[in-house]
Amino acid sequence: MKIESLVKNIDQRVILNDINLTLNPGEITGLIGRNGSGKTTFFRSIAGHYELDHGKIFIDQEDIQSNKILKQKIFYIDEQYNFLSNYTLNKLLVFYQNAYAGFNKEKYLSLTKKNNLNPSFKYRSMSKGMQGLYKMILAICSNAEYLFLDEPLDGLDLIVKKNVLGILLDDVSENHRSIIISSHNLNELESIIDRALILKKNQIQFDYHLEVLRENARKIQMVFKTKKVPQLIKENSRLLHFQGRVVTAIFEHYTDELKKAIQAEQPILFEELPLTLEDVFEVNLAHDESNDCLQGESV
Ligand SMILES: Nc1ncnc2c1ncn2[C@@H]1O[C@H](COP(=O)(O)OP(=O)(O)OP(=O)(O)O)[C@@H](O)[C@H]1O
Repeated sequence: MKIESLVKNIDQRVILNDINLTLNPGEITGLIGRNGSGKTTFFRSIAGHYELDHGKIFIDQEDIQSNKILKQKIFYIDEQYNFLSNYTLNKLLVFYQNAYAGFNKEKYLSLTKKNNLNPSFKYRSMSKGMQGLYKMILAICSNAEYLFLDEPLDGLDLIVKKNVLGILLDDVSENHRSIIISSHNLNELESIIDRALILKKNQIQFDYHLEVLRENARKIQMVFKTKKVPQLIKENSRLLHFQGRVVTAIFEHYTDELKKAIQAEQPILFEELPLTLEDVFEVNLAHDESNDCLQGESV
């Protein structure tokens, strides 16, 4: 899927501005952004729930606006506005089979049975955990190429979470779908995603491939003789914490040369710490204003 120059305004306010993105098959992508940054608007725009103010979305080089059949390649359930509540699982199966030509009924029946989801259950009478599990089963069984999952693990207990993730990851290993998951729980995302998109100021401002990030980036805690952070550190890192003389910084493009240059500043303490997705999120978003002087490179 290729998203080109997507703009979405709501009530004359720009919510998404000039989003350009390619989503690759077989890739699990995390969509990360602060509350109100536009994650749900992004999903709704792609899924065709909103008209775009500008831009185009292509699947296999075809514009999805001009070929509505392509919508079957996208699975998205709007958490706020959906029709699931009043129906039994039996009825929902019929709806989804009609909506997705490639719906895998056999798998659906096997997964619902395995998870004790009785066809006569009404969706709204199920617990949050059962609903979460059911939505994941629908997503996988739709056989859509693009699954947009808005906070799929939100409010689920540990056991259900594991179960929901298990269903997703089993599917990923068998099929070559592109999956985008939004979540506020970065620890949860970290273990499953290949790529992280950070939505900020109406745009995708950072696009990290986690493998590249793990290979090239380092989180380092340093103490220098004076309170002043050396210019070299400011120019090459983003400051995570700064307390007294203890500086914790993230270097996105860490090299042996850079290490030597830092050590030439003769830090009293120099220690590599494990880098988490939460650190990357915090350094890019939480300390937005205070950290401007230490901004590194963006995409
Ligand atoms: N239907 C609407 N009418 C007016 N404003 C809206 C509407 N939908 C979204 N917005 C505004 O657009 C912005 C982005 O909202 P959106 O729900 O997409 O963010 P989000 O990143 O999904 O937030 P959260 O993480 O809190 O779920 C917010 O400022 C929100 O108030």
